[in-house]
Amino acid sequence: METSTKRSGRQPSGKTKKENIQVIVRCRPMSSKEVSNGYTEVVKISKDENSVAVAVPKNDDSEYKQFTFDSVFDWNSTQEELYKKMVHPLIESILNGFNATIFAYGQTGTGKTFTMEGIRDEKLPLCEQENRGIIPRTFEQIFQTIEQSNNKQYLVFSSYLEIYQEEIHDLLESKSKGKCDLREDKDVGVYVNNLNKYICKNVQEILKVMQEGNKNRTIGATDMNEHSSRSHAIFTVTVEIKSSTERIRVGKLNLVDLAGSERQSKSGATGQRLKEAGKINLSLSTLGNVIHALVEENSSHIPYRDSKLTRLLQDSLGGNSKTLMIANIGPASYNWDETLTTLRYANRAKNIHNAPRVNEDPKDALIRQYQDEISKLRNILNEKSSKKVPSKKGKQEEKNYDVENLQEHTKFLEKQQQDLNEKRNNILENKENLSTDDQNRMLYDIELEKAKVAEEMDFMASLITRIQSMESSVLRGGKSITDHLYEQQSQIDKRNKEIQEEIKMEQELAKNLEEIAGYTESIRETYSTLLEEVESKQAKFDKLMVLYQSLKGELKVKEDEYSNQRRDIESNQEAMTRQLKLGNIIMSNFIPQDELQSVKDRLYYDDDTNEWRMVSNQLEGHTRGCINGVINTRRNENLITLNLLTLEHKLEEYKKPEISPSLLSMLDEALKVEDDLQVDASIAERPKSVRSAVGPKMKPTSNKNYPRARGLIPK
Ligand SMILES: Nc1ncnc2c1ncn2[C@@H]1O[C@H](COP(=O)(O)OP(=O)(O)OP(=O)(O)O)[C@@H](O)[C@H]1O
Repeated sequence: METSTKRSGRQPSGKTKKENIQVIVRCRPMSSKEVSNGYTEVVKISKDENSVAVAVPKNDDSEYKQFTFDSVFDWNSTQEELYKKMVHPLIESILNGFNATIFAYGQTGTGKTFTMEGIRDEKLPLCEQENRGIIPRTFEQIFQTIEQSNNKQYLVFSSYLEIYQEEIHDLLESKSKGKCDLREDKDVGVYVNNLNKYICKNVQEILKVMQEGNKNRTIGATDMNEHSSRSHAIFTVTVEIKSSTERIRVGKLNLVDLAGSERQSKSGATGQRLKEAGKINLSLSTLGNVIHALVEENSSHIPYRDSKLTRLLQDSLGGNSKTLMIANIGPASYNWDETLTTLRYANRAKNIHNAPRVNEDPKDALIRQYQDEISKLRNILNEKSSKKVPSKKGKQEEKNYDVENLQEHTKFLEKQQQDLNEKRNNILENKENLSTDDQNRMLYDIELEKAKVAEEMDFMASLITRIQSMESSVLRGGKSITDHLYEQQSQIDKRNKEIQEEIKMEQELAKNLEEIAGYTESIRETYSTLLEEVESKQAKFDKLMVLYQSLKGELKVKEDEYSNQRRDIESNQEAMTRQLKLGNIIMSNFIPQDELQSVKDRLYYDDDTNEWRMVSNQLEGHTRGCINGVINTRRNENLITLNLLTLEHKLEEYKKPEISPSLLSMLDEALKVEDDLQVDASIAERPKSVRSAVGPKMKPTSNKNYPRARGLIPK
């Protein structure tokens, strides 16, 4: 075992502010397997108090062990929530020149990979993938910040390694290439020798690096996790920032997905898996020892060197780094003891002090090397392309070529080649009558010259490619020059495409408009026809309305007239009914029956004259006067107007009748006006003897010729 490193081994220098490691806990939801196995939840999370409690079985009962952390995230917490709260500020620090480390720690299958990488959904653009984890989100934040910045230049590069069974492998290199060594340098600290670094100009490029590395990562299935990480993986992003004052800052971000601790009894590991688990547990226990030593007041040395993992994370634990530890746990009862161990681990780590500082002007800054190299190459280019070019006036002029006017320089070299070809052809044609030896010598010289020009052309081309590639790696205020040009070109292409589509759409629109115009015209015609029809119908309606109103008025008048007539008729009918009753009473009470009969017998109705008459021979002399030449148009009128008083010589001397009170009351009763009197009801009420004379149908008549018998005619 290697000796442990003293805590003072690589202490941050300069102005530093100590700060604790941030420790948070994230508990995943119950898995479907845990639910179907009937396990219960033994973890309680209080977001308000930032505390986590786990139920520990005690005798037949259980008691809760509680811990508090910088923040806690339960099974409902989202990737975005965790990122915004805990990671976003750390990435801001990176872009200001700090180091930062984010590592996920916990039992196997508790969600470390889920938290760090998340789940990818290739069908959606990255920014819409809700379950993307911390790593892809940091890429987005870094490049967004660079894009929005001004007056700064950036160089971003990444590397990806795994520690598998205590061996370091470059995940961006094929496994067959073997392991990498750890080295230490007094300026750089601990580093991995020969680790590939990829310069990334945008999110897509850095994501590609991560995906390529993931393909090489060692993953295996265990009883606890179908895709269990069998190695510790560290993805490192370095951002170099050159400000307008030419100062360089370097921020380094380590994103660590640790292999999970596991118990053989639960993971069911055997053979290779068991061997892996042994090494994983060993390095994790070294990590625990380092944490333990870091927080122990009296610890004189920290055992960083006991594992590759702790050596690589040396700066992150107690050194120059802002560090976030995510302790992942599961909620199920059967893992209560592993959960408790993780929480204790994390609880201890809270007390580790780090001393992060801004990394300024490091000697090995790549951005400076790049810029030095670029200016060297440009100088060479300038030297090489500085040619004596014949001017229009025939003089030789000094002319410099650069990347930007490469085309011009290429033309110049091509022209040189053309001239040489012409020269060669002239020699071959031998217009100057040269000797064969001279010809051959000159042709040889020409070929040499041509080869030189070709070589120079190749050299210039490779120089320019190199300069362009290096310059494009340096991002300026959002975009490198070539990216910018490329983007502009693609925008122009896109715009051209859009214009073509717009023209096509316009043509289609014009066609549609024509169709619509035709259609509108036909609608307009139909409309005006309909309008005319409506107008004529309206006029007719108005006329009918006037007619209707006048008819309504007339009807009202008629109705009034009718009701007046009806009222008259009713009152006449009433009066006639009284008269009829009176006549009946008189006839039945005051005229002797035989007289009455004799009158009745002589009465007849003359249909021609429409009046009642008496048979003349018997009535001659004493009835003529009695009938008194009455010419009434109605039978009943005629009968009623008979002047019975003129029969006096046939009757006994009239004496004023003595009417008994009973008769009087009977009279009153009989003369009472009946509401519902029928016109011919008198027939039913009359004595039989009268019926034949009065006739079946009596019409109402005026009573103006009827003499009023005092005391008999009701008033
Ligand atoms: N917060 C969460 N929400 C939903 N599902 C989760 C969550 N955390 C983890 N999971 C699911 O739990 C399973 C195990 O997660 P993961 O592989 O990330 O665990 P791990 O800790 O990385 O395991 P190992 O140490 O074995 O690699 C996966 O199916 C994952 O999708």
